[in-house]
Amino acid sequence: MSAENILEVQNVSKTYKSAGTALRVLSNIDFSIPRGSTVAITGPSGSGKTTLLGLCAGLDRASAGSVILNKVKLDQLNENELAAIRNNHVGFIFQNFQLMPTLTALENVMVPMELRREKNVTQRAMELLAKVGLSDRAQHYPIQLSGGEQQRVSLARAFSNKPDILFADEPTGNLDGETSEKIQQLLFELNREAGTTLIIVTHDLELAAHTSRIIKLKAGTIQSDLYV
Ligand SMILES: Nc1ncnc2c1ncn2[C@@H]1O[C@H](COP(=O)(O)OP(=O)(O)OP(=O)(O)O)[C@@H](O)[C@H]1O
Repeated sequence: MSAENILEVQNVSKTYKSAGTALRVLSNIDFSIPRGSTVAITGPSGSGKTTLLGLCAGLDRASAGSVILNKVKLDQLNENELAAIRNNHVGFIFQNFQLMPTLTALENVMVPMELRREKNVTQRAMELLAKVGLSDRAQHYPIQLSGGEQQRVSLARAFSNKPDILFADEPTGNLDGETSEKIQQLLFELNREAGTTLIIVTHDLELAAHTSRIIKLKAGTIQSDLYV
């Protein structure tokens, strides 16, 4: 593989089997992502976007084909090895934020750094909260924060382990227009600063237009792959 590519998806298919039936959700997907790029994955509901993101991020396994993340072929790894790759190289942002409800904003941001046994974790988490404008909400629990504020915490958490690649699944999907715009700006700002590769699943064409490449899925295949 090229040293330049942080992600290679090679002829990947995914079939879900349940109750004796098989549902083919992705068919022969093939693309490479150079390090540092920003890419949107778009397409109609049910076209396989979230499934593809899960395979690329090592959250799920392909039925056929290979995913190579940061030069490591994911298909041969066991669960612990996959978890280590995710913790060391990957950041996530989800539509429903997925913060831990029993931890404060500060503690949520500290988790990935603590898992990596890093130093000065509290100070660095506070710096990240300051960057997303939430210094004064550090001790608040997710339930005490608005949706936009929760997504700010999750942005701070996603960047806390200095990921090589960041996967965002509909990061603005649960937010109103104005909040969505602010989160979008913050996401690209933090991303520029960190030089992270960014892959965003979204229906939002305005958000997709901020990336440099748009891969459009249709019924589990790539319909178009455009550089914008
Ligand atoms: N665990 C599963 N078992 C069976 N079918 C599944 C599973 N996960 C997803 N699917 C099916 O796979 C197809 C693709 O789902 P996926 O969530 O990847 O699509 P999507 O493009 O992200 O859709 P949306 O935009 O609505 O989130 C859908 O038909 C879905 O029902």
